[in-house]
Amino acid sequence: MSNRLPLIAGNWKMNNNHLEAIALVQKLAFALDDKDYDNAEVVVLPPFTDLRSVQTLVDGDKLRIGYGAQDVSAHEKGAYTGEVSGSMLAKLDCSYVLVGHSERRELHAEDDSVVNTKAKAAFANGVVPIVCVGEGLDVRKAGNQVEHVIAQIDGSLKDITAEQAEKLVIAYEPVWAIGTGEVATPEDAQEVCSAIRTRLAELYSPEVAGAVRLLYGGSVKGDNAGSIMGKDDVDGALVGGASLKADDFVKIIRFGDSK
Ligand SMILES: O=C(CO)COP(=O)(O)O
Repeated sequence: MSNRLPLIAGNWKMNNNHLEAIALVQKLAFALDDKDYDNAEVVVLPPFTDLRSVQTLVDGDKLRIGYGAQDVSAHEKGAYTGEVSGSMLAKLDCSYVLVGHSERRELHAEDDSVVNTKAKAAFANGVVPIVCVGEGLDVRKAGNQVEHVIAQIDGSLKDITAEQAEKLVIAYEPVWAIGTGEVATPEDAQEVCSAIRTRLAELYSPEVAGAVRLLYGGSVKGDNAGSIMGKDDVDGALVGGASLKADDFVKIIRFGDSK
């Protein structure tokens, strides 16, 4: 039994305009009660264009729903067309930001060095990075998932201090499970999350490793969330498709008390 509060984060990806975002967050708030929030930290990660609307709703109705962004610039400010800086996210009271999601790593050529710079940019502005790691099908078939993920951890966390690492969230998202319905088994998730926690203890200390929340992501649904999040080293879920429907997301959130 860990004392880490489970974190259930919904990565909306490129879905929901700012009006749809307001409607979805309102539906979530209506469905959840204090017991749910006591058992799990609930966070939504909408597109950039929705953040101000979500902030206004959360602040106005004093909702116990956190929010954040799906990406952040590696730069503080300047001639970086289309990018959004960590300070801009902080100004919108974003608590978290995804860095290194596989869809960014693959589609925008973001390697561990870029992910590392983005994680530092987030921390520099008081926004907690959710560092995403995970192997492709070829690596999984070769049985090298642990080695692959640990190499991503080493590269993505370079020069991140112990004080920063304690606040960190890491999401293990096997690429072959994202959007495919091919969810990893609880044992798959535990194997890799346990290896990540062991590596964190080597890089920092057992205390720091014990503080970091490790999420699983990849086809998490209401009918598989409980078994995965019940594993010792899995502290929550990073949810894609199932976070777009309030009822589905609430089912997953309620497994947060399976710890
Ligand atoms: O990429 C994901 C969350 O970041 C997972 O997406 P799915 O839950 O749709 O597989």
